[in-house]
Amino acid sequence: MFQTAPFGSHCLAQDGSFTEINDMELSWLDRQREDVVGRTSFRQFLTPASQLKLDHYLAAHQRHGFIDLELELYREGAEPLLVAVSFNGTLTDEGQRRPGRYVLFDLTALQRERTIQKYAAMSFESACGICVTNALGIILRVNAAFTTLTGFTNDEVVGKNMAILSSGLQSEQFYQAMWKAIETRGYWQGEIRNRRKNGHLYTEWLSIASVKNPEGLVTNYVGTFYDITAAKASQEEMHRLAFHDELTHLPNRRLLQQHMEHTLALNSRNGKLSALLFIDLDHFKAINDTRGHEAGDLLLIQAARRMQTLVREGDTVARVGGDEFVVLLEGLDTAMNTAAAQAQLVGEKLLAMLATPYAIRDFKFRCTASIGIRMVSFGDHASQLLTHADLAMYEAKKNGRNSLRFFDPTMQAAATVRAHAEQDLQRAVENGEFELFYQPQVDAQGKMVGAEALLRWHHPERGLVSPGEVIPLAEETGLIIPIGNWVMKTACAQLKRWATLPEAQGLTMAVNVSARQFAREDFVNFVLKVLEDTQIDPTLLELEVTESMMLDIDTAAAKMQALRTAGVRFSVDDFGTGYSSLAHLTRIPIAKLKIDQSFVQHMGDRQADLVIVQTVIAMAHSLGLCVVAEGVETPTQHQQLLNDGCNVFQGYLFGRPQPSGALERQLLQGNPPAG
Ligand SMILES: Nc1nc2c(ncn2[C@@H]2O[C@@H]3COP(=O)(O)O[C@H]4[C@@H](O)[C@H](n5cnc6c(=O)[nH]c(N)nc65)O[C@@H]4COP(=O)(O)O[C@H]3[C@H]2O)c(=O)[nH]1
Repeated sequence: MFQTAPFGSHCLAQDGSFTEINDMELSWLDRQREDVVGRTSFRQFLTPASQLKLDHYLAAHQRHGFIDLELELYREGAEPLLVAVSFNGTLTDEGQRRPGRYVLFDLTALQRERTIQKYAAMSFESACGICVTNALGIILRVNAAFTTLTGFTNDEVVGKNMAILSSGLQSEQFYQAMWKAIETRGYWQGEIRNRRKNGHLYTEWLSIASVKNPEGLVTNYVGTFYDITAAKASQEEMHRLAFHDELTHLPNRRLLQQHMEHTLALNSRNGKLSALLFIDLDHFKAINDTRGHEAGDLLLIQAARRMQTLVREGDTVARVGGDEFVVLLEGLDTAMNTAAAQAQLVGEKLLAMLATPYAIRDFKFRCTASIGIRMVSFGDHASQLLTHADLAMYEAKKNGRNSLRFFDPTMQAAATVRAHAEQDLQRAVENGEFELFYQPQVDAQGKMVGAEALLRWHHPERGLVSPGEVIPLAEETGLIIPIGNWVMKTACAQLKRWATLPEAQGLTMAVNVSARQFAREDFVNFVLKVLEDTQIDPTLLELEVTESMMLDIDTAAAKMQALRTAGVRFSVDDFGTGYSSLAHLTRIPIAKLKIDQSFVQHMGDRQADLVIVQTVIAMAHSLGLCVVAEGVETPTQHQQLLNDGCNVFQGYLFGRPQPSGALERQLLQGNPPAG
């Protein structure tokens, strides 16, 4: 009977060797009977830990005749097998165990069950809140994390319905859908707002699973949840930061992009049109530069609020750059003409609203805007819309600012050409493709007294390119800064060289300064640094500024005064073409006025131009300023200017702009060089 029993069984001799072993035990040991019986002892087939355990047990319980132990059988190439070993023999008078039968039971299944229970117990006390209810939702048991998360102890909730935790914030439909999912799929999971014992609301991630008996009837529900309130708050904050502008709290470019895509999808369904308005504040930089960034920030916030109050609820106002905003108007008419008129109306209102003065601290600022409008219709791509609206805005700026323009496709072509030119210029800066030419300036006696440094670009394909083309592009792209800095350094290096040539002693050097260069905060320091590096006589350096740079007269005057103190002189270029007020001229430390060549060239045939030239000379003299006439081409012009008292002359009559070497050679031959 033992031979084929479904459990292990063996008998041992006094020395512990097998005298008998059944089939089941042999199969556990993976041995043949003849290899075992009489040849090996039971102890030999135990794992080292179980051998020790058995030894200890026998030593302690020698007096009893029975053994009841869990031991592990060692099996080569396999997991040890846990068995329960029982022996209920009798002892001899000498206390020896009589030979008897050992019975062994395989405990693998039991061991598995124990492990599961161990982990179940461990996970029940995990960081997750757990709540077990019966089929009616009455709480049977909760874990410690449940108490930590909800504030309710086991005793407080056991026997109560799990609705005790409900915040009342979820709708009836929500719970219906939840229970339906549990019924049909056996589980539900999602985000839910519940109330702690202290009344505080919290957000949890809840999973509810039903437990069924073998007949398929629900016996229990197990709810597991963890508190995601903090994680959600930081997620929401991250979302806000990722999709909104910090300063104005308006949607940023990324969120705008999403809104545009949504609008496009909506338009294709309802046939309505939309419009994208790209808004750039005019001369905003000047406020930043003159009143500081904080004032600039306050102005941006006010401008943002103004725009928000003007548009309708469903429209979007976004901030997409420093002083750049976008308004997306939704649900306009289905007819393009009417929709465009609606967009124009909003655009004009925005212009008017933005142009009213801003009160920032004790100051009042005026800051108009330029607007580009791109109508949005079926089939448009979100990626293009912004670029097009931006281009239209750029046209509005060129148009004199404080105005709006609609996008049309020709703008795109012009922009492409411009982009190429920009790349070209960038390369020129990197490759050092520039050179300075110098045009002589002579006094009333015809003696060369100075020169004006004029930029030339040696374009690898187009040859020499004039600054009339380079400067405006460089101004727009910001490349004027590296170019202007290079001009300043090169012109000063040339002055330094002239200081070593006897025939060039005392020659002044006029250098054009661009508005953007002059507006930079570090402009004064930059010039001072060049003076220090080159060690030239600062009084020989003459910076040519234009009337348009004097708009913010206080800042301009302060910068000029700082350089004047260092010895540098200033002249006002193209005088008469801008709108300088005389009052302005008296506030800035200038030494010279340059009469624009357009007046000089027409003073022979246009009486008005002659009067302007004469008035400017008289006015300059009354202010104690020296007058330079530009673009003098003919002896008649020269004579007329001499008669009117002009002090210095520049033009093709006396010499064209030329490379330094050519000018120096002419100087050596005796000046002035003939034009
Ligand atoms: N028709 C005629 N033109 C004459 C005569 N004499 C001189 N010119 C030209 O008149 C311009 C005088 O320079 P600008 O008024 O300062 O006007 C300059 C100046 O505003 C700007 N510019 C030139 N170089 C620089 C520079 O390094 N930096 C900056 N910011 N602007 C520069 O570009 C403008 C044009 O420079 P250019 O093409 O070199 O043109 C120069 C010069 O070549 C003449 O008798 N007849």
